[in-house]
Amino acid sequence: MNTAQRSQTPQKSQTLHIRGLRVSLPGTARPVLDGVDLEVGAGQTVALVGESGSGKTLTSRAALGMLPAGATASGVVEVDGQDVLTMDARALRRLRTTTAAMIFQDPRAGINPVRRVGDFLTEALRTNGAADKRTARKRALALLDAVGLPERVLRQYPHELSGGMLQRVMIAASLMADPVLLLADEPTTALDVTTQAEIIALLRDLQSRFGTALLFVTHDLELAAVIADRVAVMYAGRIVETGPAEQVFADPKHPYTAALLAATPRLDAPAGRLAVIPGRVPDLRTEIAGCAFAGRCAHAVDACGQERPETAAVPDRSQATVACWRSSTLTLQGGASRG
Ligand SMILES: Nc1ncnc2c1ncn2[C@@H]1O[C@H](COP(=O)(O)OP(=O)(O)OP(=O)(O)O)[C@@H](O)[C@H]1O
Repeated sequence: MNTAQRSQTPQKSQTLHIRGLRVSLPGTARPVLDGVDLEVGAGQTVALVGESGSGKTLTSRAALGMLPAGATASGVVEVDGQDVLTMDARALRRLRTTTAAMIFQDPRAGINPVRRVGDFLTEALRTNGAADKRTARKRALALLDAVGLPERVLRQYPHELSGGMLQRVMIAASLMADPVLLLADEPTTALDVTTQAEIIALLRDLQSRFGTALLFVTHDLELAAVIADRVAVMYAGRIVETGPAEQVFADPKHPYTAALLAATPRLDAPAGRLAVIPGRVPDLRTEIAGCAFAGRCAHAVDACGQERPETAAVPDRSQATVACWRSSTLTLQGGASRG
């Protein structure tokens, strides 16, 4: 681990810097990502939250240059100062094996079932030429230990491990090359609640020990509140609110954030009182003139449906933004006990 080395390096830029990212897919009336701005600072954890279909996965995959076939992209995507959208195949491979790594929802989908865990863990370092067999094995052992797994796992096959153990293996694998950025896309959704909590605690611990920046994609606001320093709320392909997680959850500035908080099931809520946000995320086959949330927003006025709100700084809040015409005049309900 070279955290010390890293901290001596001047921070020229954010670890992940996305500015004005537009991604269009064939057969859609509007871009699926419609001007995304997102920053993840060195060593920071940012939760990217929003309903299904808002574009969270596409945004995190864009950070590794992994866009769907036929997609066209414009804007800026930089990881550790490297321009991802203009990278050739070789540079992209390097980016994905050394600078950044992704942890997926289903660990079984990302691992070859007929290879031993040890080979899986050491493979990338060895084929990269970044380490010889012995060094790679030593690193694999150290990381297995860091994720709380015993040495024997190196000799085991994926089917011999539980889902939680396998997700620990995937987390160890993601750290093998000492990346500056981890992208975790709903990494605990496939796990039971207890294992979920363990994996979240592990990610928090590793993230602070290794100093890796983390973009944590989730639709679960409770999880976001537990893990994140900062939060970015996404709706219909755009970031509508950002800020320190605690402040955003306690005092949301965008009606969509407030609606998400109100719709989040709570342990102390009476059974059956599970709210949902009325309406749906607008279909990609429709164009949107003004604010994409206007049709579902309890606070919308005529102007909201006509002109798209600019992203503006939230007064008196550190590095916080909101894209809502009405935010300065609204008092919204937060989730005070969260975070
Ligand atoms: N390969 C693809 N081809 C066509 N449409 C796609 C493709 N990938 C994503 N989309 C569409 O892009 C939109 C955003 O998808 P994305 O998976 O990024 O959303 P999400 O916020 O991560 O949702 P979820 O939580 O369900 O994963 C959705 O409407 C989805 O149907």
